[in-house]
Amino acid sequence: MERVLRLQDVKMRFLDNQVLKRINLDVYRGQIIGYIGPNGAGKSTTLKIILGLLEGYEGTVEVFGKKIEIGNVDYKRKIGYVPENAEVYDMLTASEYLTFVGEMYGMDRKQAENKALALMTELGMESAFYERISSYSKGMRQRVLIVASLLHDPDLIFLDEPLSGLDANSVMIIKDLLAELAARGKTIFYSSHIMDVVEKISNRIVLLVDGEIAADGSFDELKNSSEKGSLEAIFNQLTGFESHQETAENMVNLVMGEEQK
Ligand SMILES: Nc1ncnc2c1ncn2[C@@H]1O[C@H](COP(=O)(O)OP(=O)(O)OP(=O)(O)O)[C@@H](O)[C@H]1O
Repeated sequence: MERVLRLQDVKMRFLDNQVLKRINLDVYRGQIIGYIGPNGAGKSTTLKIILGLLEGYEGTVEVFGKKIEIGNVDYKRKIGYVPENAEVYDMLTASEYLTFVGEMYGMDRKQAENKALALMTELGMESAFYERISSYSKGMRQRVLIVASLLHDPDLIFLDEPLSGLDANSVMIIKDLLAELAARGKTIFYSSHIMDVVEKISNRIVLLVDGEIAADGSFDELKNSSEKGSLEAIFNQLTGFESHQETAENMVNLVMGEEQK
C-alpha cells in the first residue's frame, strides 16, 4: 500500500497549552480517515500543520513521501482543503472565485471556469454561478468551498466539517462523492462531529483526545473493543463522557429556576 501521509512524534504547543502531545500516524492511499475528537482536542491544529499553515511544531510530517519541513511546497498542488471557517471572497461571484482558485493551482483560466461551472451545475448551483457569494446562503457557500477544494483534481483531500449547513440532498451527494473519490484512489482526511456520517463513510477512524490518539481502527474494530453499538456511544465512552442526560437535566433546572440535583 502506498503511504501518502506520515506524522512522526508531532507535538504542538501554544504558550503553555500543549495541544498535540505526540501524534504518530500513517495514512495510505484510498483510505477515508474519520478524524474525530472533542472540541479543542487539536483536530484543526493537526490539519493546519499538515497543510503547512502552522509553524512551530515538533516532529516530522511527510506528504507523498517527502518531508514538508524542508520548504518543499510542491505537495500542495496535490492537496485539496475544505476549511472549517473559510474566508470566501464575498464580493466575487462563484465564477470569479473558483476561476481564481483554479489559476492558483496552475490551471488554465478557461479550463478552470468551465470545470467549475460543470461541478456547480451538478450541485444545482448553475443559476447562482455568476452571482456574488455575499448573496449566498450558508449551504451555497459550503458547496463553493467543496468545489474549490476539488477543482485541481487533488490526490489527498482534507475536509474540516464539510457538511456544515448542507441540506439532506447535498449531504447524500457529498457522502457518495467521497466514497467514489476514495474508490478511485484518492485519500480523504475527514474531520467532523457528525458521528453517524463519520461511522458510515470512514474506513478508518482516528480519535483524538487531549492531543493524543485514543483509538485508531475501522468502525467494526472500535465497536468490538468497546461493546457499544454506535460511534456516538463509543465516542462518549472513550472521551469519558457519560453524563449527558444529567447535564441536560441540570441545564433545564437552571433555565427554569429549579433546584440542582
Ligand atoms: N492560533 C492559536 N493560538 C493559540 N491557541 C490556539 C490556536 N489555535 C488553536 N489553539 C488552541 O488549540 C486547542 C485545539 O484547537 P483546535 O482548533 O485544533 O481543536 P479542534 O479539535 O479542531 O476543536 P473543534 O472540534 O472545536 O473544532 C484549543 O485549546 C485552542 O484554543
